[in-house]
Amino acid sequence: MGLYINNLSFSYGKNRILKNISTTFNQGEITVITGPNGSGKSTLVKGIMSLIKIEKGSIYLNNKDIRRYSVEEKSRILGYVSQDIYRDFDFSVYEVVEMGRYPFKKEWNYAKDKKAIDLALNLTDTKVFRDRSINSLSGGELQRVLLARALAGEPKYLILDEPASNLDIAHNIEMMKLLKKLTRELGLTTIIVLHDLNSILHYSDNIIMLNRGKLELQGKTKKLLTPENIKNIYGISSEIVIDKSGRKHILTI
Ligand SMILES: Nc1ncnc2c1ncn2[C@@H]1O[C@H](COP(=O)(O)OP(=O)(O)OP(=O)(O)O)[C@@H](O)[C@H]1O
Repeated sequence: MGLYINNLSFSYGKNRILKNISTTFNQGEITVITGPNGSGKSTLVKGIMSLIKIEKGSIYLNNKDIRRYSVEEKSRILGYVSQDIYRDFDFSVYEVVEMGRYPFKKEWNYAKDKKAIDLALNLTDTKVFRDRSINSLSGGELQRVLLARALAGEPKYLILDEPASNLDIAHNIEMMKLLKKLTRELGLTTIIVLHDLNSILHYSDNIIMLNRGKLELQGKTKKLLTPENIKNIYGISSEIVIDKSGRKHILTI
């Protein structure tokens, strides 16, 4: 079982975007992929989702090379929330979340499918607009619907590319708490591309820090998210402050 990457490299034309990346993602834990703009985070996630052709190296999912999976086989295991959102068709929210059940279409089971869809709508607080067109939703509402679609497929691995970029503060906190709860309770392997240092500090277990396509740091978030490392990668000064309840926060200066 598990997801691991061995010596992965990838280029767009002559531009080498990912350089010899090797890492492992742990079950029951949240691993955040972070780093400056253009450092290769989305490309790495696209590699895991087989949306780009691996040039060198391998990705193993449950001890099997990801290239040996069929699309359907893989979509039963991996839940993906991407940054690319297509709103070409006028689907309702319910229909979009229902699409999360497509990997199971060969054994269509109305009661089971409905239960998974309803649970996903409830967890993401999107039931109120289940009959609305996705074209009528705000960016933040749509992000929650896309999480609902991924959850409806009951994935073992949850892969999210900046899932909270359009969320207000309350929904941001709610989403991160929900992801942590699901990761722990369902034993998911969760991978999130995320920029916000405090969200990373508060909700992730592990961190992978990319810089210009290279894996600069990887390991436990609490150990690695230090002002020294932040300075090295982003070139900005920061300090850790502790609030009245004893919780740590990163203050950028
Ligand atoms: N389709 C493409 N063709 C050519 N270059 C691309 C393509 N997609 C991405 N790139 C380039 O690859 C590099 C890495 O892009 P990627 O989207 O992985 O970065 P990122 O770390 O996710 O950035 P951000 O934080 O801005 O979302 C960037 O320099 C980007 O311009």
